[in-house]
Amino acid sequence: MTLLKTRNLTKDFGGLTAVEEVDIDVQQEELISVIGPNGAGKSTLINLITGMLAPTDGDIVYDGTSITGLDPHEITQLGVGRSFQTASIFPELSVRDNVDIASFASRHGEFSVNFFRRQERYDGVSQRTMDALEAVDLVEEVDTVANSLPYGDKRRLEVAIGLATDPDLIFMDEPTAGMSPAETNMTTDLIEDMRTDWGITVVLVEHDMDIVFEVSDRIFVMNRGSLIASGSPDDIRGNPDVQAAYLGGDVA
Ligand SMILES: Nc1ncnc2c1ncn2[C@@H]1O[C@H](COP(=O)(O)OP(=O)(O)OP(=O)(O)O)[C@@H](O)[C@H]1O
Repeated sequence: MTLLKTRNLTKDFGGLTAVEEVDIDVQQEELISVIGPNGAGKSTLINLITGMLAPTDGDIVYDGTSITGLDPHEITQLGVGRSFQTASIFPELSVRDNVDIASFASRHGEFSVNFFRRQERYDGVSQRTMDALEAVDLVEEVDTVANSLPYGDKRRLEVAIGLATDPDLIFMDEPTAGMSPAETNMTTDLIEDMRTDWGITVVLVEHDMDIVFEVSDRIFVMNRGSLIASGSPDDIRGNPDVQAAYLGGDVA
């Protein structure tokens, strides 16, 4: 079943077209990687789909319904999560509170100032928080202030925040960037578990080609705003357009 599709999706920034007439289809429980050189439009594509940016043109359909123009929190509530670099973390709050906010948002809409007083009334929020922290192995840091976590733990907290919104589809932006080899292995395993154990469809933006070729069912390749290739890791590895986009170098 097609869970997500874009048609003619386009974003202009003044004179620059960052995403140009992109058509993608993502099937339920697929693990997709989006790759491309710096400035190819990968982040802009994800920001359009998750409602952080409004498209100049085109349509985005999630689970059969157009989500074009919806606010980010409305898209989250439909089951689209994101795990993005530290922007999503509240540095002065504890690990638990950071994940509780995401758990809460998935069920009850926008975060409110009364959140911390009301949260006890909602069954399941604490449980979801602990499930998400267990998945990324951060349970022991539950009372730690987020800002004082080491870098790798912060990255794992972002993943927990993404998971806590209870997504059917999750976008992950370079989840292993800056991680140690051990943390990278753990995160790669977690990404695969999300799909196989939890049934989550995963769209990964990733520069590390070893990870991309190891985990992906299909790879979407962008260059200068356009989707220039899509296919299995084997298709992409041998694709001359892809090699040209990477300045003639081998992709793997
Ligand atoms: N808010 C913005 N205003 C103007 N131009 C932007 C904006 N965001 C992105 N761009 C431009 O759009 C193009 C695509 O950027 P984008 O960040 O989507 O690429 P990317 O593939 O994610 O790159 P990277 O791998 O370096 O993160 C770039 O030329 C970038 O400078």
